[in-house]
Amino acid sequence: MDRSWRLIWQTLLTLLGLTVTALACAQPFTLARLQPATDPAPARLLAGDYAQRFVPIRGDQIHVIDRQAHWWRLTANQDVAANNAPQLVMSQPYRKAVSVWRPGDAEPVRRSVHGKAASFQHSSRFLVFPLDGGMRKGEVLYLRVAGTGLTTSTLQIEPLDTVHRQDMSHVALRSVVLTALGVISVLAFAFWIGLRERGYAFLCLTLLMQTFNLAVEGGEVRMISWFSDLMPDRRTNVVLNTAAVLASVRFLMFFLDLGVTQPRIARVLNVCSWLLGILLAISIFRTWRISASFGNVVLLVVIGATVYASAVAISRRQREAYFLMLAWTPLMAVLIVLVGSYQRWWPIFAWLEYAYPIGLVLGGLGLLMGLAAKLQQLRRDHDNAKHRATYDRLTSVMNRAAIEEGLRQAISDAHLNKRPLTVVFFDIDHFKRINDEHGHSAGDEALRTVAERTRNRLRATDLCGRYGGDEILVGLPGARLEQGLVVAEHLRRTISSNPPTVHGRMLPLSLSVGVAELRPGESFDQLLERADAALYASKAGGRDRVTVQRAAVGDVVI
Ligand SMILES: Nc1nc2c(ncn2[C@@H]2O[C@H](COP(=O)(O)OP(=O)(O)OP(=O)(O)O)[C@@H](O)[C@H]2O)c(=O)[nH]1
Repeated sequence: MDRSWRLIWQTLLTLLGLTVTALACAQPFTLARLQPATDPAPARLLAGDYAQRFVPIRGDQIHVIDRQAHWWRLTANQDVAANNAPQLVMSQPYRKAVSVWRPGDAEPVRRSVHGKAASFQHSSRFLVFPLDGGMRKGEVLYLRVAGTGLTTSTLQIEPLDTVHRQDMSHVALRSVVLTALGVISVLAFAFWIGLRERGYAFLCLTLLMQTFNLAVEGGEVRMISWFSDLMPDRRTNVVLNTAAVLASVRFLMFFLDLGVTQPRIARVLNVCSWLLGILLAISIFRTWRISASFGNVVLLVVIGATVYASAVAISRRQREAYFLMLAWTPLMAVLIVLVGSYQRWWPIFAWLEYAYPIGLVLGGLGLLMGLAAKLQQLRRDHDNAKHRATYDRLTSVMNRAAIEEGLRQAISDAHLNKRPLTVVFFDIDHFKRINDEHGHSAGDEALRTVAERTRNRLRATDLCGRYGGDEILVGLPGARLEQGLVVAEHLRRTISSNPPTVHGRMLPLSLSVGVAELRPGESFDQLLERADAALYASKAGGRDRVTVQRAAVGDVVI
């Protein structure tokens, strides 16, 4: 058993060795790095003074770990033919200023994404150096890499056609992603204007800042003359990132309703918001090295508080937290892979360059949908609350406050438009007896039936509400006294001739009704007083009847 394992192991190692050798041979150049890192005069370096100090490195990657200038030497392993217009291409060039020297050149070719050395012949994805005349095996190039871009760049030698094709794909993809982010930001802005919900404004700001940051870092802003001076330097970076984090903190607090659901976390995030606000205000004018570190510390607290708040919200089954998880999880996963790549825990995967902005687009969309769902829920809650505040729970007609308010409004409209209005006010006769003899639930059922039949008899513009225990008040805008009398008589007859059946037993019900028409200049209270007097007259006259109030109070005509 032992022997066979050893055999397998040896075979694997041999295969690995062969692959590494094959890859090494396939690589058209080898790289060496000047160590210890110094920045000598190029003339001396080109003259070969430092030849012994270049230490070979494996692979084709240039990894910058500090902010000082570093030198690399590239040696061709094979002839590079001149006929395909070969180009030396450096990926992830953001914030790097690179000069390429060929022995014998008086001046290097300088390239950077931004500034004077920017080349507009190519997209901002690569720095491209033409290798005119190709390279012969053993020929060397020297690269001086300066700047603050602490990312790993890969070097390749590609024909010009391939570089152009990659440029086109890069521009197409970035355009789609940045446009999508811009569109989602504009949508969020439009929702904010339309719905006046500040959550949309915070989301819009977060996405705008992130989009702008991406375009500054990725180099797209160099195409817009207004912003062409805007370099991804420390100040721009701190300002844009701080603004983005501040907006996203405010958005999260709104989205998860932390002020109400988790006040302690809300307090922590409020303090963070203040700190970020102060940092932002100062950074607009000036930044120090500590500015970014300070921002990062606050950011860590914000991330910790947000993760905690989201976990609590999920454990409480708060619906928005699921949207948050859905929106941010892919983005967080990409960030982790990115950080791992920068830390060289694993290789820099090509797709990573686009994964973050695409993750941002999906995250933005997810949050927009989450916000829409949250607002829909808020609206539903609001409608329910309004319904509860307006309608009587037992009978489903308006409650006293709502019918009063509705009638006051209808009366003022009637006066304004010189239109008639009549009220019908009724009370169930001997309702106490119904309760006593048939039980309270039968009484409830009787009340429900009377209210339902009343509502069914009315037009959509009429008003109907429960004014007291067994009193119902009806407003008929546009109706004269005669029309009101017809409605009242119809209601009275429907109830007395067709009493409701509750729990299999017929309830002998009748109504005493009062009807009054609005007089010029009359108030709600005066009109109701006259209708009440008519109702009282019906009771006094023996119940189960309608009384019409034509003259002043006390002057009742039956
Ligand atoms: N079942 C039920 N009864 C109610 C409700 N609200 C009030 N009541 C009862 O309705 C009765 C109202 O009685 P009144 O209108 O004062 O007197 P009445 O027995 O109807 O006699 P008259 O009005 O003089 O014909 C009282 O017994 C209340 O307890 C309710 O929501 N459900």
